[in-house]
Amino acid sequence: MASNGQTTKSPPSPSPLRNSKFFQANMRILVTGGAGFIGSHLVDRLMQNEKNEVIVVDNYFTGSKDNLKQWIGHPRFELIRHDVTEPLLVEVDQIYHLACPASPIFYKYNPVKTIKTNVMGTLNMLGLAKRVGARILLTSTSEVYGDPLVHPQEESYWGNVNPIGVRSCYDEGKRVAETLMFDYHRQHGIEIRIARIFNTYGPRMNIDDGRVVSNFIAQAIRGESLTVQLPGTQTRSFCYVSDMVCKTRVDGLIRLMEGDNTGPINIGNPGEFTMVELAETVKELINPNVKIISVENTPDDPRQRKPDITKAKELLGWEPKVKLRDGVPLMEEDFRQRLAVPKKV
Ligand SMILES: O=C(O)[C@H]1O[C@H](OP(=O)(O)OP(=O)(O)OC[C@H]2O[C@@H](n3ccc(=O)[nH]c3=O)[C@H](O)[C@@H]2O)[C@H](O)[C@@H](O)[C@@H]1O
Repeated sequence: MASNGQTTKSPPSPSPLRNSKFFQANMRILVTGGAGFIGSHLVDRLMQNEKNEVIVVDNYFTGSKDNLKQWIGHPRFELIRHDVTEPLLVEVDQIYHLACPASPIFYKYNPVKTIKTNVMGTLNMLGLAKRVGARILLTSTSEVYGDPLVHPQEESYWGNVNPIGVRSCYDEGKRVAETLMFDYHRQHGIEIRIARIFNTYGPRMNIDDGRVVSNFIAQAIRGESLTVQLPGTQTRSFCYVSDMVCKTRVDGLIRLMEGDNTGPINIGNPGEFTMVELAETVKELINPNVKIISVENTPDDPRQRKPDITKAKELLGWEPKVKLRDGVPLMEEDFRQRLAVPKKV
């Protein structure tokens, strides 16, 4: 019985071979979107366990092989160019389903493709989970709360989302993905886990990703003005992606997968900042000579966002450790290396 107490079905059985002793000790794990920013950090963490075999699928729309270069050729690692909107047949025990462009400029670039990725991609992965008896974790998003009228956002809040706006392909897409997860769970007994990830930053973000932390850091390093989108008072809560410095989000995902709770569970850092405060912090830490300028915003930009992480703390024993002021310099180092702009001493 799952934690929400609603299922009457037991999960489908894995094949007899997967039930054998040898295979039970050795997990085959599929990571969709594993060449992306969060996906590749998750792969690093999963590969540290010698009992794991990791299969990554990615279509490289925003992900990159470069993020996985340390694993290519490793006997426990496999990389497949595949688009999750097409069915996939592989024998696995667990599925981490991350595949979807996550930066607003990329997910709005081809909105029909984005919603197909969320709906058909999730259906295909649930179909796979059903066929092989795998447990599946969906990385959903704080965007399911839309422009929230409740603050901070608890998992029980149903959200305030525009169903026909320019962000809908992503936020409504993820909401349908969550619905599909629960319907497969109730109807077919699939073992599901849902993480609602809040704004994340850190090494391996695309330099021109378009999201605010990567934009500000790249701008500060290049000596360009920091572009605060109006009004600048909108808030976000930023979580540092790290499996090296201390236990943060990626660890949260693994704990969720391994635990008994279906979720949804918020995974994020509750430290809340306005975009002006973020720009001032980046300016102070990276380049005090740059200007901060105001630019036009895009429609439906959420005005405030901050996770309530009580559930993550209580159910997963997880909470973030890296403060914004400590995370920004770590990300700066990675960006300076990739942009080939060393820090002046
Ligand atoms: O992490 C999340 O919870 C979600 O947040 C992001 O959406 P958003 O919060 O809008 O991310 P950004 O594009 O980084 O924008 C954050 C804020 O910074 C502002 N911004 C953005 C870019 C910029 O150059 N300047 C700037 O002020 C935006 O107007 C917005 O208010 C992405 O949509 C999702 O990947 C993700 O699921």
